[in-house]
Amino acid sequence: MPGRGLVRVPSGDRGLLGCHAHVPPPDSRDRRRPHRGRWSPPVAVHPVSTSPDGTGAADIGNILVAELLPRNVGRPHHRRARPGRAPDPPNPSEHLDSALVPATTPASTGEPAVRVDGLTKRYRRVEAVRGLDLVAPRGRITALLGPNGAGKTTTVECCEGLRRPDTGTVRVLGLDPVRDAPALRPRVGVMLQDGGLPSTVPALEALRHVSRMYARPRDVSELAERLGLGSFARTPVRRLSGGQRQRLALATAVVGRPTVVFLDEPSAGLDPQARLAVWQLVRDLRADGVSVVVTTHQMAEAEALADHVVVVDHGQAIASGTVDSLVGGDGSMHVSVQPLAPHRAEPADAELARHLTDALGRSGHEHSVTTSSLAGTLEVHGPPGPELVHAVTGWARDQELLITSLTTGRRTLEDVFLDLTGRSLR
Ligand SMILES: Nc1ncnc2c1ncn2[C@@H]1O[C@H](COP(=O)(O)OP(=O)(O)OP(=O)(O)O)[C@@H](O)[C@H]1O
Repeated sequence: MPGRGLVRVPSGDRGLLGCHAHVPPPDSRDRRRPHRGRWSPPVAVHPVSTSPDGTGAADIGNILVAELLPRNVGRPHHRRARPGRAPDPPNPSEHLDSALVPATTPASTGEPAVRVDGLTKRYRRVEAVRGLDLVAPRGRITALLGPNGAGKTTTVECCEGLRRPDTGTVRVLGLDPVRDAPALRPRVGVMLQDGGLPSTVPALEALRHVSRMYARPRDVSELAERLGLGSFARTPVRRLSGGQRQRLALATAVVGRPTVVFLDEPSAGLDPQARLAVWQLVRDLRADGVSVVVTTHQMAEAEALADHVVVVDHGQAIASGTVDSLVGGDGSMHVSVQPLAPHRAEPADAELARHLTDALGRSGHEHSVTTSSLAGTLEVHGPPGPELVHAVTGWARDQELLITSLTTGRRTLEDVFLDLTGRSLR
């Protein structure tokens, strides 16, 4: 912002400075950020190193610009079942049989909790799952993360034995979920909504009913208290709200002390308190050695819970790993630019990325630059620091490019998810 002063103004957010400056308005051709009046970009900063006196005061040279922005058992009615979407026949025996099945199975202990290889599943014209591979380690929480229609539920239904794969193999605790259903049933928890529960029976009674099917059920009163079922314990299942059903569904999935639990969007529609209670229960399951497979769209849920994330899109697993490995441990910078001079043609992002990589190389930075799925935005890979920010803003100035957004720091899972799956609405 040549020739303009930086004005510190109080800001409600710690580390946020107001930078009121008459920067040229974004070009009207900007597809991302239509200009409305004067433009006063706030700058968020945080100290790279704090002062030795411990006051937290930082030398201005050590300030890193962090952001610069212009203004289980149940089979009959799986909760995801939709009209016209009945589980595949033939069904193995009903879940009531599970109490008769020994709690131990011959599964080899070296097997992951779930292993899926080359799974395909087609519904008439829709190829819902297309060669999906997946491993869910034992005793860990695995999140299947993907946009609507990605094939998560179909995959999980194949793991639960509710659907037969067209091709590929599915193993749960080393066993085939369809062929070995009787052996697996007492060891696998599936989150139901109201399916399989008598609709006129009060919620707590329904949970007790399910618990009696197991040899060593959890303490129903304790579980009900943990999930806050008390307030609607006497309400018939059919009168429960969506969130209450969700909590009852989770309780029925875990009441039999399963070894593996499949939870399809466990906190969808829950209020924040209930969501935290559900998350805590899921963590406690892990602490007890239970393997949990969760499907979710919620990045916060995956970040809060998952030891292992599998990103599913278009019926395939397109990325997997820990949250840290997916977001990249050492940080990155995103910078969005647009030509300052209106007459200048907008350069292609790939050209800009090459150009910035070269410019950074000349100034001693080894960072690589790639394009991002967001038009006009470049991603600078590697640890960000004040010198790098300086080099990037200097490059933009020399190129007569206006930086419309600059963020440094750890990417979020949402950034990674959107980069992998795109930003367009399905
Ligand atoms: N019974 C069915 N008949 C026809 N198509 C189906 C059926 N079930 C699912 N599909 C289709 O298969 C694809 C994958 O659906 P699936 O429910 O597995 O995805 P998902 O990732 O769980 O989606 P969401 O997050 O929206 O629940 C979608 O295109 C969906 O419309």
